[in-house]
Amino acid sequence: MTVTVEGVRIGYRNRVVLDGLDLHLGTGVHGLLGPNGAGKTTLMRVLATVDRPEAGRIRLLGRDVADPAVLRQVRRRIGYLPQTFGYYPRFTVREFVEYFAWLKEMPPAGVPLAVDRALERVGLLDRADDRMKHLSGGMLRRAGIAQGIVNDPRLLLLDEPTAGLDPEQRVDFRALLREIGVDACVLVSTHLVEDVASACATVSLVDGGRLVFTGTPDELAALGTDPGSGDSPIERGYSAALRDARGVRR
Ligand SMILES: Nc1ncnc2c1ncn2[C@@H]1O[C@H](COP(=O)(O)OP(=O)(O)OP(=O)(O)O)[C@@H](O)[C@H]1O
Repeated sequence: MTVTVEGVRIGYRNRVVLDGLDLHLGTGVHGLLGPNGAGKTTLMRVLATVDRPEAGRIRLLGRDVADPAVLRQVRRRIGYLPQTFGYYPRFTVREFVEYFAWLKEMPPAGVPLAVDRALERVGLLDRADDRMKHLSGGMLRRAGIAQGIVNDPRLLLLDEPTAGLDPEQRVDFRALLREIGVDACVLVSTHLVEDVASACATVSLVDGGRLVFTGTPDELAALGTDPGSGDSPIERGYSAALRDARGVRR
């Protein structure tokens, strides 16, 4: 397993945000769905090792990241696109991606090629010398994806990566995800169920800081028997899974 999360708990002040969450992910593309405030971004941050849980166990790439020496090694093999990310506005796109290659401690000799390849994969190579502040919202997001993949990560965490992409770019992006997911573990948080339906092998649904469904997109869609609860099978399945989970919790 690339990701093993057991009983992870995290809270802010007196609010519990992840409530004893378990998650197991192997190679492939996995979708992470859930309503606003469900805890998706918090889970991503925990997996990216930027937030530390108060309780529970996390193994990434088969290793326990509680050990600082392991943590440093594992971080080199993680790619992470946060929901909102900062950048130096005067950096060129190439400098932005290079900077992350440096943070990931990539061997310097391989960096120029890796940066160009990452930019090419997100369709930004022709904008490599533009300054970050001159990019459109969708281009910025693609630059963010490029920094996430520059180190050829074993674990790629993408928090709402398709926000701001136009339909054509979304299609290209899903193809890229499928390509990366052949030999890496990719977790994609999204509100767009069509991203999940077309690009993800499995889908995990979080509600109230707990995992309430995990299975294939088809299995999620099969739960949706009420025609009034969504416009597509997977939307109906999503609503049904939430309803069932909330009914059980009451
Ligand atoms: N730094 C913080 N301080 C206090 N509360 C926080 C903090 N970060 C998140 N929360 C709270 O934790 C809960 C889960 O937030 P999180 O961002 O993980 O949800 P999400 O599922 O990603 O939501 P969305 O779909 O809206 O992005 C929310 O109630 C949020 O207000």
